[in-house]
Amino acid sequence: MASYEPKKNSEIRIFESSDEMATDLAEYISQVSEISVKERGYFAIALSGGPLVSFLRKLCDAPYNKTLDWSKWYIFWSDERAVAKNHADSNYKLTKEGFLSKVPILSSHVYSINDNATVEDAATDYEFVIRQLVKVRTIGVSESTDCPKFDLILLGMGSDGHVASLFPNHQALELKDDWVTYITDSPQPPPERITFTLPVINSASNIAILATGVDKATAVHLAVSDSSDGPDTSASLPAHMVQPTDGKLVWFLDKAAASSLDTSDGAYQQHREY
Ligand SMILES: O=C(O)[C@H](O)[C@@H](O)[C@H](O)[C@H](O)COP(=O)(O)O
Repeated sequence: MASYEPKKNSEIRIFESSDEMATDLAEYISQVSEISVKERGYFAIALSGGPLVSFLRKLCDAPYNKTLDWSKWYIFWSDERAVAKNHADSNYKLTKEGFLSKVPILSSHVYSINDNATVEDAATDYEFVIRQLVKVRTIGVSESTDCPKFDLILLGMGSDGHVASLFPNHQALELKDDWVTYITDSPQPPPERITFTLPVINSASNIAILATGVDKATAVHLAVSDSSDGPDTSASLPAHMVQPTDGKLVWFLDKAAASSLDTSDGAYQQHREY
């Protein structure tokens, strides 16, 4: 793995293989969870759908299945598709089958999004649930933004640069006060989705964005570039708007997704290679 620190509070990790990436991701999540449990007594993690879930596979194996304090884990979703929980498109179903059914997380700690309401009501309900858990500090709170401060938010990224269900140039990107919102016009099916807003994503203690494949190379390149260098591509590239307020952002990339990054001439400060 090669690791770079392009700017303060962010790091880029580049992997030779998907196996190496899954191994490092498991170690990263394990470390973040241990720190959170030690500092707060809880580990509140928000997941997304897509290929990301399969990258959690190493957490289901030794040593993590035995060493992690699973009873302190609380699971949330940064986005969900408005389909029934047993539908093939459900992020909940994907996560349940690929991860939750394989580790001893308490089912009462799994906060899935209501699939039995309109998207609007499901978004309102989910924000309410999060507000209750912030009140009792199962989820932390950001002193700078008053938003929930998830210990970790894991995101995938589409080749268009979307993260969670925040798509390029969508008005949902502009929301400042809502924590959870809904869209009915997703450019990718299904059209109706529920999603965290940017203020919530950016208030997290830790954010990890996973991207694999050459189709992500341009979006990755633009997302990690400093916007002061050129035209502001922000709204057309939601991943570029992921900028932690007080936390840390780590990119997990395979070589193909990193192939447009100029990592050779000191553009990024490399601090570790093994
Ligand atoms: O929102 C969705 O419908 C997608 O599932 C999406 O969130 C996915 O995670 C990314 O598009 C990355 O997926 P790929 O790496 O397969 O492009």
